[in-house]
This record gives sequence, C-alpha cells and structure tokens, in this order.
Amino acid sequence: MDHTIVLIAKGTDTLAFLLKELRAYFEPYCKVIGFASHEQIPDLSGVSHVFITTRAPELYTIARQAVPETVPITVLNRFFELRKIKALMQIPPGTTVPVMNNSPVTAQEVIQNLLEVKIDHLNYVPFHPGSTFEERFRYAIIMSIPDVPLPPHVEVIDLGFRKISIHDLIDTGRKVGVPIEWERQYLSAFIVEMSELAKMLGTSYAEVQKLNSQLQSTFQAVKDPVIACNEDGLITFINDVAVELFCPHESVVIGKPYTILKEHGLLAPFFEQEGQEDALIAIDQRQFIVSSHSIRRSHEHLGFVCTLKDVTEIQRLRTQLALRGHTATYSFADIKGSSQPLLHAIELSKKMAKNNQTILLTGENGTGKELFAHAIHQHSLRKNGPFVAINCASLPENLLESELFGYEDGAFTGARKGGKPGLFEQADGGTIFLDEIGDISPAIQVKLLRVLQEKQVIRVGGTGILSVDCRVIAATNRNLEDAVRDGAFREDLFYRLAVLPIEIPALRERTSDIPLLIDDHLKQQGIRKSWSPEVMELLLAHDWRGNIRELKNVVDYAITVSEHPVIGIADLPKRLTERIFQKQSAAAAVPLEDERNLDILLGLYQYYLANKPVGRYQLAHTPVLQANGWTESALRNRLKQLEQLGLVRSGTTRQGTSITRDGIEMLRKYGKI
Ligand SMILES: Nc1ncnc2c1ncn2[C@@H]1O[C@H](COP(=O)(O)OP(=O)(O)OP(=O)(O)O)[C@@H](O)[C@H]1O
Repeated sequence: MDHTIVLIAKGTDTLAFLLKELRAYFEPYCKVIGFASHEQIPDLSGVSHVFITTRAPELYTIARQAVPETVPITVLNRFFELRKIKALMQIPPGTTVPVMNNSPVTAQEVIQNLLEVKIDHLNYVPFHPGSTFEERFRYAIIMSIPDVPLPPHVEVIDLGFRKISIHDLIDTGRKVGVPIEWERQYLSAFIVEMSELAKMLGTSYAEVQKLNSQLQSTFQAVKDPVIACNEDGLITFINDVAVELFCPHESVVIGKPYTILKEHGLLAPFFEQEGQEDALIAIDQRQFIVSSHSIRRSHEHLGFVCTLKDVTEIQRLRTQLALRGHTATYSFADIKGSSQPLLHAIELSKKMAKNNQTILLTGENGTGKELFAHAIHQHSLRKNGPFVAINCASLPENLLESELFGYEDGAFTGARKGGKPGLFEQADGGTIFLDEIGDISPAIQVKLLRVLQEKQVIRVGGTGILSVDCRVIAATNRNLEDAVRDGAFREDLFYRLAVLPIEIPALRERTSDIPLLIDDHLKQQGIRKSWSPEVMELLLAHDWRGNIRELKNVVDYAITVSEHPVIGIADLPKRLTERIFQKQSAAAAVPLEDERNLDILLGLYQYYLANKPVGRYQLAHTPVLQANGWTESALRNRLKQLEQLGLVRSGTTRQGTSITRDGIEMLRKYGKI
C-alpha cells in the first residue's frame, strides 16, 4: 500500500461512520486513517489525499496545517442513503420542516443536498443546538442523533449519517490505484440502489437519472464508457463517453434497447449472459477491453453494467511488432531466458544455423518457434538474403498453393496479370519459414516434397521449371510422427523436413525464465511496474498451456487493468486466477470447501466488518474456532496456507491478520455471506 488517505471529521461519530465507508472502498488498495478535528493531528506530509467532512473553514485550516500545499484537500460530497428519502416524500408539500445537525454549516449543507436532488417540496429550516424548536413543527429531520431534545408529538425522520458520494470514491480511487473491477462492483451496487429508488418513487430510471445530479456527475467521473442494461436489455444508464462512442446521434438513449448501439452484436454477450470473460473488441478502429458485471439484489438479477477500457495504443504497438516484412527481425539476443532447456535449444540452433539443411522446429503453441526461425536465419550465412515467413494453417489450400509456388497469368479467374512469384521464389538466396507445417493438405505435401528434393518450383497454371535456392525452416506444434503413423502426413516429407530437428521447451519446463520474460516485455513497452510476490508465485505455479504468448497476454492485460505501480492478484485475468486457485486448492490439501477453512475466513470477515485487525491468539479464541479445537500454532500454519492462496493477509504483529477481497469472494462463493 503506497498511498494513504486521511479523513478529518468534526465529530467522532461521523468520523467512525465515514472511516468505515472509506475503508470498505479503499482498503486493501490504500491505507485510510482518520482524526476528529478536536484531536491532536500529527504531521501528515507524505499522505496522498485529505478529505474533510464539511465546508467549515476551520476544518480546512486544521487540515492544511497538517499537510504541505502539494497534498490535495477536498470536502467530501455526502448524500443520504436514497431509500431514506422515501419518508420525506410522504410529508405534505409546503410543510415547514427543521433540519437538525450539529452546526449551522452542516445543517445548511444537508438542506443544500436535498434541494440539489430536487426534493424541494418542503420548506426546510436549518436547526442546530441553540435554535428554538417552534410549537408548529410537526416533523423533524435528523441525521442519526437529534441534536436537541424533541417534543413527543413530533414525527422524526432519520436520514442517517450521510454517505460519501460515490463520485468522490471513484474519483479518488482512480488516483490511488483502486482496480477497475472493484470500482465496477461498487458502481453496480449503486445502480441497484438507484433502481430501487425509481421503483419506490414510481418513476422510471430516466426520471430518476434526470433528478439525480449526483448520479450524473458520478458517471461523468468515470472516464471510460459505462453502460447499464436491465434484464430486458433496455439501457438504464449510459455515460457521455459511451454515448459519444456508441450512439452520438441519438437524442434519447435511456429506456431504449441496447441494439440501438453501434456494434451492438459485439456487446450482446455482455448484456445477456453472466460470467462472460473480458474480451477485446474493436469499435471505430479503437480497441477496448470489455467486461461486464451482473447487477443483483439478493438473488434477483436486475441486469448488467458493462465497462470498456481503451487499449488502442497497446494494441497498435503489438501490431507494429507483428508486422514483419521479408526480413528477419529477431536474433538470438531477443530470445530471453537462462534456463538449461532453453540454453540447450539455443546452442543447438546456433550450430545448425551454419549449415544449409532443413530444420524442423517442434514445440507447443507460443513457445517461440518463429523467434528461433528468425534467429537461425540471422545467424546463418544467408543472413543478408530474404527471410520469408508463412503460416500454412492460415490459408485455404488453393490460396496457400499459389502463395507458396506462385501462379502464371490466367492461371485462375482473378489471377493477377503477368502472374505472381511465389514465396519460394521470393526467398531465393535466403530462408523460407513454413509455420504450422503439420496442417498442410496431402496435395501440398506432394508439391512441397518436390521442392525440397529438386530445389525447383513450377508456378500454378505454368509449365516452366524455376530453380530456387532457399533454406527451409519448418515448425509445428503437432507430433508429426503420430501424424505419419495415422497416415495424415507423408513419411518421405517428414524425413525431408526433420533433417535437423530442434525441440523448443515449453514454458512450464523453464519457469525460472518467467521473471526475465516479464521484465523484458515491460521494458520493450517502456512500462515500469512491479509484481507483488503473491502474483509472481501464481505465475510460477500456472501451467502456461499458451506458453510465452499466453504469458505476454496476461502481462498486457494486467498492465492495462492495473492503475497501481505494483500489480496485484486482482489485476490478473479472472480465468487465470480461477484456474490456479482451483489447481492449488486441489493440490494444497486445504480444500476450500473445508468448513474449517471457511470458519477461519468467516472469523476474519467479522473483524473486517468491525474494522479491527485481529491477532492469531484472539482469532483462535473466537467461540467457533475454539469449539473446533484450533490451537494458535495450528491456526498459524493454516493461515500461512490461506495466505499463499491469497485469501488472507498477515501484517506485522500489530497489524494482525485480515481477510482479502479474494477471501471475501470465497465466502460468497460458498454461501457463507
Ligand atoms: N524466449 C523468448 N524470449 C522473449 N520472447 C519470446 C521468447 N519466446 C517466445 N517469445 C515471444 O512469444 C510470442 C510467441 O512466440 P512465437 O510466435 O515465436 O511462438 P510459436 O512457437 O511460433 O507459436 P505458434 O506455434 O503458435 O506459431 C512472441 O511474441 C515471441 O516474441
């Protein structure tokens, strides 16, 4: 936790209430501490942000004395829980109602809040200690505590403590690295509240939205497109960024089906099915990661909130890297790693590079076979000649044939006038890299065999024989020997190709290279981020079926999603953490559904709710754990295991142990909370 947020409040009750709210949103991403204005406030230089609870100038002065000019101090925008407004709506219009608070400023602020959201049918008068309670008052609005004794005939409307505006939470959260996923959950809870208010007031979402200036500013504070739909696919909320992107010409969007949005087909899964994995989509030549979150009230499904994150720039860099001409762009220096299996493959490749024979690179997807092909060419005597690469699986048979061998004028309808040289001709004097060779059809296999044997090509539709001098490097992730045995691949071609076979090791056989690969990938993009030890542990434990390509994708995802210098577990794609957690929970002999583990998490959760850290001794002596025979030392070992799974976090002795968001999620998953 690099950031600290400070709250300075006027009264201790308000302080306790708001601290709890701030902590629920910001921890564990940043530390939140608070002081009542009458307390001795220490020097707070080094903190990220200070919130004060009212506009009262003396509060600002107190805060400014504690922090340097560079630290922003803002007044928390606060608002009552929307459902409490219901009682107010039942008071006859025009009634004079005192609004009670502990000072004239705060009483006026509450009135301001009410008027801002157009609850203006009453005649509000500020009321505070020292004001006189008039006989005619039938109602009184209080904030949790009546600040003066009230006569018995008065109907008291308790608006509770005013909550922190979600706008302030989101805005500050983005500055201190609260992940988007958490922000989205909060937002959807807020939308649930709004939808309930709409129902209560008998109005439509659109009207509530119009009424509620707070909601408007909340959505504008979110700089990425946000769209919410109800379960019938009707748009209930949309912010300006999303309107601009998806429907700039529509004047009314709320209440319309989401199918009015541009490219709605791409969004459809996110508005229709729960549990969609985040996906990359393109709109107006911009790339976005889309994710959706389901809106629920207890078990009732109310719809989805969908957020998009612009990743165009990252994608552009990636495409640039992928665009290669007829030259080899990588050398052995680009192949990162120092593990034994990798060094062995590099050493072998360097030796084989010098000779002119066909090389067959084998290995799983994304292990770096293409990278090796480039490097071998660069290391060979042909390095000044062309390097031509083709993915044999990416083209239909007839196209692949004409790409490889070229065609003559009029060879087929649409053939280019004058014909076209094939890749073998283009690779003359250099190297041709045939990726995914295991996927070529029997007809192409025959033609290829002839080129390899005779070093000659005949263009499609032609008769002339052309001699070519090029070295072939082929690659496959298939087991070609099995394919030969099954009759799917010609044996003679296999032996022609596999003159010099090189096996590229899978990433899980060289996990020690992972930190280096990550660093290198970040460095290439000029990004400086580090990884929390738990994340690194998870990455080392994963089985990386997609190898380095998958690793790079995970890193790209994490750096896109994370707004914090240290990447944490919450920044990893869900499917990865879920897979790892499933695997670990099976392997680690701490089955999560084990009631004993859930009891521990539940115990920690109670302390989390009460906002208190807890030590092992105290935890072991909670009634449930004590009844289950937990000793302090057994608990210590189990907590360590739960910490490895990212479900709890242990701080110093003073900080005690606390449950993490993943731990809370786990309790939810098993229906404990
Ligand atoms: N040792 C390595 N060091 C750095 N980057 C690597 C390494 N190996 C692979 N990569 C990167 O991983 C990605 C996948 O590599 P590459 O395309 O060469 O794999 P491949 O085995 O040819 O995959 P496929 O079989 O799916 O075609 C590329 O972005 C590549 O630059």
